[in-house]
Amino acid sequence: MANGKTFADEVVKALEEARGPDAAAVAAAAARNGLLTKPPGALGRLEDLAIWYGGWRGTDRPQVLAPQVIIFAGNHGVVAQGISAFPAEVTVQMVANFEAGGAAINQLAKMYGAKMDVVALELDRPTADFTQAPAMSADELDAALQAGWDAVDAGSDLLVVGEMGIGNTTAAAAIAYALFGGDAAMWAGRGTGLDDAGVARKADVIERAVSLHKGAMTSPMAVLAHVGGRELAAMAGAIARARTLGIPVILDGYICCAAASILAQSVAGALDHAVAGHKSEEAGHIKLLEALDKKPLLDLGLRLGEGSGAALAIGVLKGAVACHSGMATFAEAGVSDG
Ligand SMILES: O=C(O)c1ccc[n+]([C@@H]2O[C@H](COP(=O)([O-])O)[C@@H](O)[C@H]2O)c1
Ligand SMILES: Cc1cc2nc[nH]c2cc1C
Repeated sequence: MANGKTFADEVVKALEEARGPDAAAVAAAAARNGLLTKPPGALGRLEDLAIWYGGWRGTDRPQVLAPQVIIFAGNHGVVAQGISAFPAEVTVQMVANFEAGGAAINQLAKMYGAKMDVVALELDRPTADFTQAPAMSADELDAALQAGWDAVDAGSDLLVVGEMGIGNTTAAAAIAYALFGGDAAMWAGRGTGLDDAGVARKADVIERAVSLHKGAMTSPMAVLAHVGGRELAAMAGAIARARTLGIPVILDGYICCAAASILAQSVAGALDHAVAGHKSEEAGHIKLLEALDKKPLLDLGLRLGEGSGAALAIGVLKGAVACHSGMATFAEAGVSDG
């Protein structure tokens, strides 16, 4: 770029400047919550969820009318290291399945009235094998961030980002290890179904990659470029864009949360507009959620990706918001409030 500023820099700047939720709407929603026909706190986390959502939408009686699901797909050079139970061609094959309506996420998006977009990111040009070289150049990182940024529909009122990319749990684990430390093995899980020997090989790959690039990974965005992938960068771009638009986000599994971590480690509060949809079976996910200080809404043993766990949580959010905005108050219903 002419002025030396990358799009990655601009994303971080936009996050630094982004407004928080509407404090008056939060206060009004909390006040309304206290008047509704139920014992105080009886709707548990649904109450916090509705107040949070109303704050970001700027109203004490919100509705969820236009959710958007975006699935980003990317291919990974690190598959050459034998770190997935499935071959890389499954990525492009599953993109065709998403487009034909045959994947799990198609059914869930339809079920919850969400529009679904699929963004395939240069599938015929995998990222570099990051045990040998940086996964992406600065320009490649920028292009993927921009693709995510541009994919967000400004007219939507909720965003779910999902992904498809054979090998991407290795990239997610390398990001988590580079950002949060510990040891490589604690971030290496079975992904699509590795056996114990495969998981040990994967941990070694993650260890070698992070030690190779350690000196160059001087910022979270540099971590994303060196050991990330295009669909992870695009998810980060989309989540950041949603933050600038005041669109609440439901986070999905391990890969989505690794992408989101880049933003959280770049700017404090960057994920205030996001909730964790579920806890994935991928071993490192719960540790990543703890590092992000996010409590998952669901725990269903899913390890699919595709935004599937987050899409299921659209139902929970819709339930929370329907109760909050539709219930009668004690005064309206003539119910004694103790
Ligand atoms: O979302 C998760 O937590 C999750 C956990 C395990 C696997 N996946 C999906 O499986 C693929 C990556 O697995 P792998 O073993 O190829 O790294 C990718 O397409 C993800 O959507 C997703
Ligand atoms: C079949 C298949 C579907 C997926 N959806 C997300 N990740 C996936 C990985 C595989 C292997």
